[in-house]
This record gives sequence, structure tokens and C-alpha cells, in this order.
Amino acid sequence: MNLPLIDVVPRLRRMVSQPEAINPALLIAMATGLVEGLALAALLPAISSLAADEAAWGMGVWGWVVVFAVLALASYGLNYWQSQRTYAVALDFLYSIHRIVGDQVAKQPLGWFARPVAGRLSRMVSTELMQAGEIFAHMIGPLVARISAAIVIVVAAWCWNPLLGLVLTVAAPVFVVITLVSTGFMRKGRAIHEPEEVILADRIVEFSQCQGALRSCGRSEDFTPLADALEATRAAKHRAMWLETAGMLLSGMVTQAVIVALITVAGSLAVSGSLEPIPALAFIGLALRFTSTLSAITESAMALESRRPLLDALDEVITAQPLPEPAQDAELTAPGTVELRDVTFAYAPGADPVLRDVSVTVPAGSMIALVGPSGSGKTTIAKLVSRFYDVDAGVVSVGGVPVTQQRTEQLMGQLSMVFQDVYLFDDTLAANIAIGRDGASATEVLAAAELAGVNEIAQRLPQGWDTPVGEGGRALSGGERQRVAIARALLKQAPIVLLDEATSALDVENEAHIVAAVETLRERSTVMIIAHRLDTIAKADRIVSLDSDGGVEAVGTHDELRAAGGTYARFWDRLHSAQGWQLTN
Ligand SMILES: Nc1ncnc2c1ncn2[C@@H]1O[C@H](COP(=O)(O)OP(=O)(O)OP(=O)(O)O)[C@@H](O)[C@H]1O
Repeated sequence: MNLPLIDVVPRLRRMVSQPEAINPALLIAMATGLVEGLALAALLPAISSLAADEAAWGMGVWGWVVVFAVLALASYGLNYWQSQRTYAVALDFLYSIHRIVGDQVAKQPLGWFARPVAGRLSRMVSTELMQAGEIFAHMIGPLVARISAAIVIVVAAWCWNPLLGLVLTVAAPVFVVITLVSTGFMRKGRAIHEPEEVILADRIVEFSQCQGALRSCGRSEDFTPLADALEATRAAKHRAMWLETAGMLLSGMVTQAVIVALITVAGSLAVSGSLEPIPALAFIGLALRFTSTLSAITESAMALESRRPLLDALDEVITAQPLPEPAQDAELTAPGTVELRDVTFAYAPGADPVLRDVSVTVPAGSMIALVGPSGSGKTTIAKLVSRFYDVDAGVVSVGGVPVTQQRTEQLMGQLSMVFQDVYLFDDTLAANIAIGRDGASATEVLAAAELAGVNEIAQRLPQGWDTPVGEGGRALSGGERQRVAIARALLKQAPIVLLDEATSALDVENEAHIVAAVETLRERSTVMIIAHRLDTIAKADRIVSLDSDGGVEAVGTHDELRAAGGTYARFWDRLHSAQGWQLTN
């Protein structure tokens, strides 16, 4: 079982730019609690000396009243100081954590973004980081202060009357244990319903994004996965409710039981004559304050506990290890080439490999077409060349050097990638092309845009080249987005181009532009293309045909592979007959 605070503070230290400011803030919180506890404890001798009309602990009633007043004032002042210091740490956290997360994200290989925690990033940086900031601003300082105050009250009670001290001493660990037990209940409860809530949130997003498809099937109001997720969440919440309310009930009941026990003890001492009635009343007041302090400790601990899943997710992001890479650029021995040698790769440890013993050689300046059934691993090959992931066996080389021996900048400098899911920045059309090469002139940007057919898109848009394309490029069609990505690749003039020919996004006009752009690209660069169109496949210098088991079935020219029969010949015949279909009168 994790104790709140004990593991939270060291984890938070890694998330601020000035961890050295945390200890002073905690010390001030501790001092606040100590002074607050002393102020409360001063009430005991003050009231005793008032009741007995004689000095208690060496001072008369007015002396103790002055001590109480000074301590109470000091405690207010310290409380203010402590809030300021913990707020400063919270602000530092909010400022630093965005930078730390941003730096971490920039270091991760592109494959990292397929992980669930990466999908949570936008929620994390928008709302969840504010909630994490509250840990410093509202939880840690008060928790430390309350714990210190409780300790002082117990010590003072011992000094004043050992029996009463004993009662408080017994009450405190009971409280701590019950707090841990009830936070444990709550954690178990959350573990039941939180995963279902995450699934439900995904389903709701899916439901809104798939409205077109659902309405066309007449199922916009009857989406079974969403209904199932709602039901699963309801059932999980129901199951968890018992655990969570049991946790709360338990701590509430223990608070009440401790209060009753303390009042009973003080009352019995007063009745038996071992305690004056007025000091007994003072003790009851102190005991009530003690239990409210313990309740505050419980609440802060539970609030901290409720932030734990968020801290876990943050931890996963900030401790994610980038793929190892050298400090210096390597010397490229065969610029413009790509080679996969005996590559085996699975997306998860122990999972079935997606690629098995794959060897592909792409000479500089050539165009290689990757073909094969859906799911045979064509996109995976392109991703391994871009080092989205490291292979399990074999070697992937770019420019004659294994990708593992190159810095990310060096590898990316050699590649242009045009994948199916083209993402455009929420900026103008022109800026989205210009990002292809730093310092490219306006003429170069326009030339690349013209080759890829983007100028026609610009003519149609209300503000021409200055039209914002919206988040992700949603103001453009899929084919248009791909044209913009190809213009970027043309502008970058990288020695190697990886291109996924997205047939689904292409109408006749888009297709014509992309075919023309690919012709230009192959004149300048090595092209590895995931090809779906007959023309592209037939024009490739060599074709790599993958089988459905993740192996290379055959490599050769179009004529060689057709003559060999096999999967490629059957694939070609099917594609040919499909593309030969026509609508006639
Ligand atoms: N991020 C991922 N995590 C786990 N499995 C994945 C991931 N990406 C792809 N796969 C799996 O790897 C296999 C190969 O996928 P890949 O996208 O490389 O195939 P493909 O040949 O490009 O398919 P298509 O022609 O349909 O685009 C598929 O079974 C796919 O489900």
C-alpha cells in the first residue's frame, strides 16, 4: 500500500524546475502546524490557571492568554507564508510540466504515439495538469501542517495529563490505519469504474465521429458499443459505490467514535475528581479540535489519493525512454539507399511478428513498390525505415548506415514521408507547405505546390494561399491533404521519399496530380511507395510482393513477377479486372 505524501513528493520533484523550493515550502508548512498546535495547547494551562486561580506551568492566566494570542497571530502569518510558497511551487509545476511533457514528446520515436497514454495527452495538458497543480496548491501544505499540529497536540496532552495524552496517542494510529483502509477501499472502487469510464469516453467520441456511417445504416440511435459501454460503466459504478461509500463511512464512523471516547474519558476523570471540571471542558475542546485536524488529514490524504492515477499517467510520459541514439552524426556510406536485412518485428513483446525475415534492398535513385494483401506489413516497413520502432531482429539501414546508429535529425533529414493519415497544422495553406524546408523561398514553395497541384486548391479557397486549413487540415479533402503533403515532400527534396498511395482518398483530379508529382519525385529521389494503383506498380523499377504471413514472397520487375505466377500475378489480375470495370449505357 502506498502512503500518501511519502511517494507523491519525490515523484513531484521530477516535475518542477526548482525542486529545491519544495523542502522550504514543506518546512514552512510544518512550522505552521507546530505553531497552530502550540496555540491550541496553550489553552490548556490558560484555562487551568483560570479555573484554579493560580499559575499553571509557571505562568498565570494572562501570561497564557498573551502566549495564545502571539502563537495564534504567528500561525496566521505562517499560514499565509506557507500558502504563498506552496502556490509558487504549484505555479512552477504548471510552467515546467508543460515544457517537460513537450520535451519528452519531442524525444519519443513516432511509434510511441500509438500508445494509450499518448492518446490521453491533449486531455492531460488541458485539464489534468491543472488538477495535478492543485496537489501543491491545496493538498500537500495543509496535509503537512495538519500532521505537525496533531503531533504537537498529542505531546502537549501528554505533558498536561499522561492519561489524556495516552488517549490521544491511541486515537491517532487508529485514525491513520482507518485512513489507509478507507483510501484502499476508494482506490479499489476507482480501479473498478475508471477503466470503464475511459472506454465510455472513447465510445462517445467514436459515436459522434461515425454519425455519417451510422445514419446511413439507420443506426444513429442504436449504437450497440456505446450502449454496452454505458451499461458497463453503470454496473461498474454500482459495484464501486459500495467500496467507495464503505471507505467514507468508515472514516466518518471512526471520527465519531474517537470523539465519543475522548469525551467519555474526560468526563470520567472530571467525575472521579482527578480533573477539574473546567480543564476537563478545555480538554474536550482540544480533543474536538484534534479530531477535526485528523479528519482534515484524512480528507487531504484522500484528495491526494484521487490524483494518483493522474500522477501515474504523467509519470509514464515523463519517464518514457527515447530510443537510444549516438551523439554524433554517422558518415553515410551509401546515400539515398534503403536496406532491410532479415528483419523480424512484432508490435508488442511476445506478440506474433508482423514481419518475418524480411529483406529488401532499395538502390539510390530507384523506385520500389511494396504490394501485398491488406495487413501484410507494407506500412510497417515504411515505419521501420523511419525508425518509429526498433526491430526485434535484423537491421534496417538508410544511407548505408543502420538507423540505430544515426541521430534522429540525421535520419529524418534523409527522409520525406507521405503517409495515408496526413496531418496538416492549423495554419495557412502556404505555411503548411513551407514547413517542408526551413528557409525555402516563396518561389520554391509555389513551384512545389504547382507540381503537386496545390495551386488549384489555393485558387478555389476564399483567401487563396492564406486560407487557414483548420485543425488537422479538416478544411481540405483527404486527396487534397495528400497533395499538400506531397508538395511538402517535393520542397524538402530529401534523398529518400516514403509514400503511401492512398487510393481511398483519390478522385481522378487528385490522382492525376499525384501521379505527376511522383514522377518528379522519382527523378530526384529514391522512392519507396506503398502502391495500390496499376500504373504506379507497373512503373516501379522493382516490386516487393509481401505475403499474408509477413514474409517477402517475391522481388522483381512487373514482368518477372507476372511470369512467375503466385500471389503477385493473382493480385495483378484482380486489380486489373476491378479497374477495368466501367459504367455503360
Ligand atoms: N500500432 C500497431 N499496434 C499493433 N498492431 C499493429 C499496429 N499497426 C499495425 N498493426 C498490425 O500490423 C499488421 C500490418 O499492418 P500494416 O499497416 O503494416 O499493413 P499494410 O500492409 O500496410 O495494410 P493496408 O494495406 O491495409 O494498409 C496488421 O495486422 C495490423 O493490424
